[in-house]
Amino acid sequence: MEEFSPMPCPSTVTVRRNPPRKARATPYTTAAKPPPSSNAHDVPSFPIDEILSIQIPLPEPPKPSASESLKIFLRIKPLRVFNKVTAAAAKSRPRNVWPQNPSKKQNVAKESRSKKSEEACIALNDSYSVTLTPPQALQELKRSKTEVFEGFSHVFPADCSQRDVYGKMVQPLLEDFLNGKSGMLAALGPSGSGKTHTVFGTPKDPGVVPLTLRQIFKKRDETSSPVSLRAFYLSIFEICSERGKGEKAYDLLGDGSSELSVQQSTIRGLKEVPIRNLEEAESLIGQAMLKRATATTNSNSQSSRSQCIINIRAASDGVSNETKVQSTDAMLTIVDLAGAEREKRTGNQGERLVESNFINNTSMVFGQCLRSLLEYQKNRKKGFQKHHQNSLLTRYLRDYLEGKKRMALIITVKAGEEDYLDTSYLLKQASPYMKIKFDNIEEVCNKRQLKTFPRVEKNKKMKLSAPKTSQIAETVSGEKNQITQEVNLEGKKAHQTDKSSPKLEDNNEREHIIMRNFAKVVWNVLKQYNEKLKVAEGDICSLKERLKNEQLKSRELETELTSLKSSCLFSKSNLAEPCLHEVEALVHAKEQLEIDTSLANADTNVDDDDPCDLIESRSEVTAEGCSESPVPHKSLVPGLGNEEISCGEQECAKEDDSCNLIDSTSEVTAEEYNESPVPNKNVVPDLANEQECDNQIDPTPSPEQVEVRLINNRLSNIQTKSAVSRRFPDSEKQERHRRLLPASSRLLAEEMNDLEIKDKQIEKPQVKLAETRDQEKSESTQGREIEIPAREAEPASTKKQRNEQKKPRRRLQPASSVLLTREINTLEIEDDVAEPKGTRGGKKTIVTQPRSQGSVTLLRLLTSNLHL
Ligand SMILES: Nc1ncnc2c1ncn2[C@@H]1O[C@H](COP(=O)(O)OP(=O)(O)OP(=O)(O)O)[C@@H](O)[C@H]1O
Repeated sequence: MEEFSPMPCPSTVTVRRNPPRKARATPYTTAAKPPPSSNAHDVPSFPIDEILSIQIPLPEPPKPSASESLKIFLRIKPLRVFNKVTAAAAKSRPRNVWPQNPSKKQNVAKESRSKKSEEACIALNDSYSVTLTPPQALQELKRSKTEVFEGFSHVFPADCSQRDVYGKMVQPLLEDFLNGKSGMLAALGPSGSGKTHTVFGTPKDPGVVPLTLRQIFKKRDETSSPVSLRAFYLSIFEICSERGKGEKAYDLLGDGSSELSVQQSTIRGLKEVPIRNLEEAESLIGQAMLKRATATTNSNSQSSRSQCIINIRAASDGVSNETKVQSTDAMLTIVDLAGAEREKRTGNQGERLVESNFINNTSMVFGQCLRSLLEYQKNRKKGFQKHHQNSLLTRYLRDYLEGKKRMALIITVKAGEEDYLDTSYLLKQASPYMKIKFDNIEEVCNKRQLKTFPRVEKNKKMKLSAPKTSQIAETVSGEKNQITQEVNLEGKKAHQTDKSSPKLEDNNEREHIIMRNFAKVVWNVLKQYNEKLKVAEGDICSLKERLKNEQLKSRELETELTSLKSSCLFSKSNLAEPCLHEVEALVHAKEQLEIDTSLANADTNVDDDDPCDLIESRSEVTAEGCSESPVPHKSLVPGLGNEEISCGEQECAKEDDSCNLIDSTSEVTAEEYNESPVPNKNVVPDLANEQECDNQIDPTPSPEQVEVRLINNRLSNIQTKSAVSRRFPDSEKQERHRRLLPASSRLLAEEMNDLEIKDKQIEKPQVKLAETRDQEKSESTQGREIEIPAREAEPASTKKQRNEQKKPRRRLQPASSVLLTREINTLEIEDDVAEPKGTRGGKKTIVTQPRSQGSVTLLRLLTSNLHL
């Protein structure tokens, strides 16, 4: 049983799913292992020293292989060309003459200053690379960077000689040429950079072509090799623009018409001149140079305005068979390109400008072809982009630009700071490799920022610009090197900052002022907008409040309207119930009117009769008249008038029981109602009342009767109003008036008020008398029954006042006001007409009257305003 006893369980179990991978040997693992720590949990210190001590081999600059079909050389033109004129001037200056001319002294000082300021933008690193540094101004503005161009077959420094160039560049080509291999040599560069100087040189300092010719004939003479058996031919032609429209080729060694016919890449009719010796060749070259198109520009006193091509063909001498000749021929082509030039620098105008455009275009196409070839050389998998079709020159040199034949290109550059842009452009286009140097440039910030945020942290690495096509090779050295570099650069930068601090301060100060002013302007504008916003908000609030008030008012009015409607409906269904609200509203409108008019007439009214007496007498008369009248002296609106009176009765009964006449009046009224065949008549005859009373039954009254009825109606209205007015004190009346009347009714009341005042002015005494009589008749018992209790109930002063108010009731109104009143009165009639309904006790009779067009319109307006 002991055999099956379980093993003691381990405290931790490691389960490995994947097989363990072997890590690559690192310096740490290969190096001597640290002594085993006694404590397993001790973390070994990071071997920073060891890592930093590792020497990573720097990538060597690519060197052109011998098999490459394109070799690029770079020649730097000296900053100041020492020519004869300057030398002579220097020599002629007496050294020991004193005192010197102050103006001359100043000029010398200026010259020395300009010499100092003229610093080279390009510096030679080694035989294969240069560093191009932008001038300080450009560094600040464009944040341009320092670039390193490398991969050149050779870089000729400024102090190199023509022979150096020949030896390094032309010699290998010439040897191949003499061995039967064709080759091409081209000089490319901005205007005035020394292309022509390099290609042709001067008699004292001959260039590539004379040196080559010398070498050819020298070799032929020195050796008895088969080379000596060859014949050499020289042809020179130029390609230039034809007034900017097209390209033309001209034979520079031809006689007569020198224009050549061009078919694609072949040029026909080109004269080849055999050269047997050096003198002949140099003479021909001299002739061609004289024919070549040149012009004076700001950049160059003898600027080439065409692409010049020199062909030296080597042919086996004595072999007449053309095919054989062709097979063994070799061609050495030397091209002096016209220099690309910027308009600003050359100052070209008109035809010269057209020329320079052509030159620039040709240079650009040549550069594109060159770039394609360089890229293809670097990475043949990419494929070759062809651009040669775009110009005659590149078509002609197609084999070379496609890498089928060997070519050597010499780039000539100027080293001055002002030539930086030209040089940079050209080098980016034609240099085999380019490496961008990352500069540690501190961002330009103003004084305040510098003060507020002192930058202690590590400077940022900035990539300032990079061409797409160029290869960017960032050399990565070890951590140690980087740290060292950074420390050095920081030190340098600090030095630079110290140097340029006054300038920077000025700039920063200026920027600070500009920004401050700008901020002020923005602040002011914002302030103004803020104020405007506040005002607008206030307006919005007030408008909202107004809107709320208006809504409340409209709600009140709607409520009022609803109540009116309901009361009206109620009154329609039951005529015994008055439409109180509307009646009250109308009555109050009239009441106000009457008060106003009575106050106005108080002084002028000479009628000192006791109103009470008058009322009594009127009541008597009315009682008499109405006892006979079949039509009760009803007011304003049939039905409504009754209702109002009824209302008045009720209220009076409540207010004052001591009113003696109420009962009797009520009785009379009741009797009248009962006896009247046409109750609730809105037209109450006054003058014609007697006639009516006589006739008693006349459903279609004559116009005169209608008019009289209207007047009576008006009077009865006034009376009714006055009666109602007594029920309320003045202040209360005003309030009620305001409250009860809808807006339209108020307007109407005002209008009526005006009308009445006008009527009063035109009133005549005799009409007054007649009216008084009529009124006495028309004022039915309801008038009395309301007035009398008021008189008795109120104090004497109030009575007197009221009497004064009563007096102006006796007036005649013009037809318009009468019509208006009638229309108001007939509001309910219309409803009644539209919807016949039962009358109280079946005694109410509806009498329709013909209406005029105006009245109909007015009626409609009133109806709409009253929302009835
Ligand atoms: N390396 C040099 N050493 C001395 N003088 C030079 C050198 N390069 C150029 N020069 C002088 O500079 C002037 C302009 O040179 P050159 O005419 O060769 O320029 P270029 O590039 O041909 O200009 P363009 O394209 O306008 O014809 C000439 O007077 C020439 O003698």
